[in-house]
Amino acid sequence: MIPSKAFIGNFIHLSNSITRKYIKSTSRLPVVQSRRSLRCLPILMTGVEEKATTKDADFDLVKIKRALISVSDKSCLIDVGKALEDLGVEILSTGGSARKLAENGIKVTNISDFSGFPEIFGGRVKTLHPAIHGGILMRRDVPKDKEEAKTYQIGEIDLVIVNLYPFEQVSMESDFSQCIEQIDIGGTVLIRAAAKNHRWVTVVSDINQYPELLSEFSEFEGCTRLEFRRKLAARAFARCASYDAVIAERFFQETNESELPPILNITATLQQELRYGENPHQKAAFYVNPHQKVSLPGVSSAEQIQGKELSYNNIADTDAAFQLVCEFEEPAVAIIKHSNPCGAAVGVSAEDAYLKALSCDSLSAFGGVVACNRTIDLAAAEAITRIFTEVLIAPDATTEALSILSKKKNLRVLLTGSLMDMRQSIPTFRSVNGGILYQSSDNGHIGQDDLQVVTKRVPSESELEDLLFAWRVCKHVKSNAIVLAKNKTTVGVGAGQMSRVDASHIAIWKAKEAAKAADESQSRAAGSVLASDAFFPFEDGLVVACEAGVQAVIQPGGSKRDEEVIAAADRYGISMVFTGMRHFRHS
Ligand SMILES: NC(=O)c1ncn([C@@H]2O[C@H](COP(=O)(O)O)[C@@H](O)[C@H]2O)c1NC=O
Repeated sequence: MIPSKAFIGNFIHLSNSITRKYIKSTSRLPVVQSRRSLRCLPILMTGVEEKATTKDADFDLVKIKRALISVSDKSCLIDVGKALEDLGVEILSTGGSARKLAENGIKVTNISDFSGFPEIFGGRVKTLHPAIHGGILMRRDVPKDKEEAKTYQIGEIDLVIVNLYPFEQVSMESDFSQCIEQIDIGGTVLIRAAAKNHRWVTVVSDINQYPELLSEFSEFEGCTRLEFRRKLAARAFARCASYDAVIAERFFQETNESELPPILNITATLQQELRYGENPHQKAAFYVNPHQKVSLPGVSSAEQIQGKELSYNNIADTDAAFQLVCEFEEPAVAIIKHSNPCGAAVGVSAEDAYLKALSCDSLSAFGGVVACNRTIDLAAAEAITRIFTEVLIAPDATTEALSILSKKKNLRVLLTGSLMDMRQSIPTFRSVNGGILYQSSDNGHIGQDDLQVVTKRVPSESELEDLLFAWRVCKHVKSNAIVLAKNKTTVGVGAGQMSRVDASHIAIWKAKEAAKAADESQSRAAGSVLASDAFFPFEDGLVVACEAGVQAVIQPGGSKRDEEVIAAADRYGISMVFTGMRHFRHS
């Protein structure tokens, strides 16, 4: 019996959203009516030299007569088992999978009965047997293979359904010795064998592929097309590669041989196809590491409560915004435009921090991305929705706040559940033509005790607080970066400039504009503190700031001309502290 559309519909209901996406895409397959009426053709035993042409091969249908099921994640197993049984497929299965199928009334042959060899060594060897792998790997059009199969009584296996031991999950929670038992050997061999022989064999390596399989059966009367098998084979090899990458990473961690992996395997799963990249003519998608996202709360794991799909630029800006606010213990808000903060502040509440952040550059904040490290309450929601905001990301929001936010249909709201630990070291990557730049994340943290006062004047307590605030914000601004701050609020940001003196000029100009917009008589640069992401190579950038009224400066120090720069600071009677740590950010 072919699974009906209604059956597949029910099945889809059981599965998750990714599954739903797949079935949507398969139902869009441009299948012509004549193809539907094709009967499953038996594979001709013609010999290798009589290969089918590519065109013919595209239409090659294989009837599934025997399937091997060996799954660690047994979700939806019964549904697939029933569907196969209804199609008259003989099912072979390993210990636990076989038990579950049999308990649910599905006829199943235990793998040991098929191979004539028991599962041994606590499951370390279950399917590693020529009767199994011969049945998968034999070439159906090579007479010698056929002869050998007859001699050794090897029966063909047309469909392999495997999902692997959950090494990725276990690796996050367990010690090394416990992880070892979770390295799936037999499963990966089954997947690879079936994928290699996809000319005849169909391989399903993820439960999310079940609906596609059933859809294929429904469309092609219990057969699969070569095109379909090849697509699943590609995914099967990708699955094994990703699985092995995680295992290798854990082994490298354990050996502690070097902090740098000799081979870089980056593994990530497609989370979202994006309409386009940074620009409309660029193709784009969002890939995530499903295991890392558990430990790294943020844009990849957040739940989107409302609003349109995130765009490529939204994702980048939302990540930048959330990472910035995670620097602070007190309520903090950052407003990001084009990856740089146009305002950031720490306040007594989410609303207070937002209003302070907004006051830095309310013009640029229009259409920005807002992040907060506190639950969004009613007051914060009311304040945020007063101007157009693209994205809001926060750990949580109250019911009253959500009701206010929901009135802004275009506002995307993301809830992360928790904050990110900015002290942890995470690998980060950037592509260059033909290569990948790898570095650990900038988790450098400077506290009051790390500061070296280098000027005659010592900063006051409140200046010190502002200096550390400005320093933490500065770490999230593109180089060359200058941040002016007052009362733990940015008052001017000079970002991404080719010279430090230009960054100073821009920050000062922004501080003047903010004062003008608020009808204040004096520039906000007066009495502010300044953070510079790297040392001042000359005194010019510092002098510009002193002339504008900056009272205290925080910078790494380490320039050949430090003495000259310190002398300038003393000349203007300001205080200056060195961090001994730089926070360049180029992308
Ligand atoms: N050792 C083997 O020959 C072997 N063959 C299949 N497996 C795995 O065993 C699991 C299923 O086991 P069970 O059906 O007993 O619950 C699957 O995740 C499958 O990938 C094996 N286990 C690990 O390598």
